[in-house]
Amino acid sequence: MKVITTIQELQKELAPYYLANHTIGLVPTMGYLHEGHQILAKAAVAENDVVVMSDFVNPTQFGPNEDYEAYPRDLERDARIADEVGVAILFAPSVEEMYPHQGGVTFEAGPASKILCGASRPGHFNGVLQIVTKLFQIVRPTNAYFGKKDAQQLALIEMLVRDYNMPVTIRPIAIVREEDGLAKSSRNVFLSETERQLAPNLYETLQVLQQNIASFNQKKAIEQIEAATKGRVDYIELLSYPDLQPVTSEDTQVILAAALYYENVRLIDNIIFKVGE
Ligand SMILES: Nc1ncnc2c1ncn2[C@@H]1O[C@H](COP(=O)(O)OP(=O)(O)OP(=O)(O)O)[C@@H](O)[C@H]1O
Ligand SMILES: CC(C)(CO)[C@@H](O)C(=O)[O-]
Ligand code: BAL
Repeated sequence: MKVITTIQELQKELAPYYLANHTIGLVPTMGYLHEGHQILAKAAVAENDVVVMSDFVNPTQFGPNEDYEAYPRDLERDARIADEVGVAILFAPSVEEMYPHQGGVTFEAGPASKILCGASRPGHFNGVLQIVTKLFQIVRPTNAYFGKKDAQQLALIEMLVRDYNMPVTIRPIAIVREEDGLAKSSRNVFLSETERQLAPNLYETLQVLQQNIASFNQKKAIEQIEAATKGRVDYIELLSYPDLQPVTSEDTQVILAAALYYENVRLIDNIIFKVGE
């Protein structure tokens, strides 16, 4: 596997694949790889002639008081893991390489970017759509892989590709969990020991709420989650998926999505399901 840090070098490496009309899989990540990223990469390896994984903590999707500086990073370890699962190129550019110009064109995502995570992270999804668009332009992938853990991100990327006619197929991948149900996340390392023991109760409570979805009540749901996790709920919402609208009787697929604050970390989780199942 090659670790590449410049766009020019990356495109030189990919040139033979473009010429031969080979399929290119892209797995965008912010690094500090775990099994969730590995599953994305394995799916990409199974479905494409060559796989590029990007490893870049994107500053434009972090707010001024968020954890950009503290976000865990370990490129050497990432390179080992990516190599093991069959990634051909790990693209790990610097911030200067990705953003050499200031004050140019940026994105303003629509209303679906301002709810859920977007409400507590203003501008977050503008930054996500900006970097994902740049990666699509740079790599020109046939298929791009995203986890359902970040379900709002996935829905917005689907909208981006649809609204801008981008020639890429988005491949959504199911949430990978720890044995106790906690969704794998690079940020789980910020949980204290007690928080780590309580955090799986988020998913457990979501499952209970799903089972009683006909009587879903947001205020009660917040109380239930906070009692079970000892965290502070940022949001718990029931919406249609993937359009992220209030649920109507016609919606079959819905998302029950939550975000939870602990002392040094904010966790997200969700269940996407069909009403009546
Ligand atoms: N547990 C998981 N299951 C499936 N996909 C995941 C999981 N965790 C992350 N991903 C996916 O991996 C890709 C890269 O995510 P990212 O590098 O932000 O990792 P992360 O663990 O989600 O980080 P964090 O939770 O700290 O934001 C995204 O498409 C994300 O949805
Ligand atoms: C898609 C992404 C790599 C863009 O920085 C990031 O938001 C992530 O890791 O989910
Ligand atoms: N996985 C989403 C990236 C972020 O939290 O910024």
